[in-house]
Amino acid sequence: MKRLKTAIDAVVEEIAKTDARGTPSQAVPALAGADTGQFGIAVHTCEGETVSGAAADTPFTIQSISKVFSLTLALEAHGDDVWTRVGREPSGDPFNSIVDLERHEGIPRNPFINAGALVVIDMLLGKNAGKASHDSVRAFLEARIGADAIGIDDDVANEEQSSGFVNRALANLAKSFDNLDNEVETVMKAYVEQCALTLSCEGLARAGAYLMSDRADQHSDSVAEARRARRINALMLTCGQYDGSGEFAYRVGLPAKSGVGGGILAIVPNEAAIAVWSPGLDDNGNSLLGTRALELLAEKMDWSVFGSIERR
Ligand SMILES: NC(=O)CC[C@H](N)C(=O)O
Repeated sequence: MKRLKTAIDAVVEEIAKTDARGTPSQAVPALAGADTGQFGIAVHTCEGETVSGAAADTPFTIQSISKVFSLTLALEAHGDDVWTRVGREPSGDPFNSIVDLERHEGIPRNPFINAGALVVIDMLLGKNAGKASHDSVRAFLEARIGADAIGIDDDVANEEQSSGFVNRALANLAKSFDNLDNEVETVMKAYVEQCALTLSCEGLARAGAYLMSDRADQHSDSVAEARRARRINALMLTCGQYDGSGEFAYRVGLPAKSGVGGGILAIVPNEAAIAVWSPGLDDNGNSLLGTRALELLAEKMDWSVFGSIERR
């Protein structure tokens, strides 16, 4: 634990000295003016401890990180049937790209691009819109970290609801190919609300702990759950940072999922769940400093899904 705390402190120090800070998401006015000097980091270990640094308790909208939680719920509810409606391949396109959806006749390339998340949410809503999916994602998070650790940013939700023309276009195109059961507006509402849920780094690291699939974690005690976590990690590694997934795997070497709010959840299987946050984004919409912090931390802790250097 001491090594982890020392590593986190060193990362915080290096990040504070970094000049390049990226640009906040310009798509949502409530995010556009965010201070790119903000940075937080928290690590939840398989021993059940949370070690953190800088603004680790500042809440931010989880945005596309919510796609990991809705996919988990969809896999729990529908098993492999999920894969009849959404693919498992990196898209090589921006997160809100529409071209590929037409080429693949309404089947999104993966569950972490917007088109894929909209179809996953449609599955969660079920035929004839039952429970709103952000309720399910929220309940899923509450069961893990308690209701007090979760909020919703109404400004972000309202702005994305009124300006979500591309997301509506994606949902309409999926529907035209018969890959959306519910009304576009019903799916949109659930989508923007799950994106606008707020967590701090400390909350996010604890919420993602089930993906470590460590038996010591009370939420991962079944083999089915551990197997599911492994597969979600595979998708996070290949598709979690959109068109930056290859570069991220090369630099950081861990499965991770980003959101345009500046958060990233990364998993070290059997060891830790890491959450970082800084609102400045790179060209692919991934947190610039968040990525850098993960790269530094992984190197200091010798964490990589591609093997260890120290123990060789
Ligand atoms: N990459 C993201 O976090 C995208 C989520 C954002 N709410 C959108 O739909 O555009």
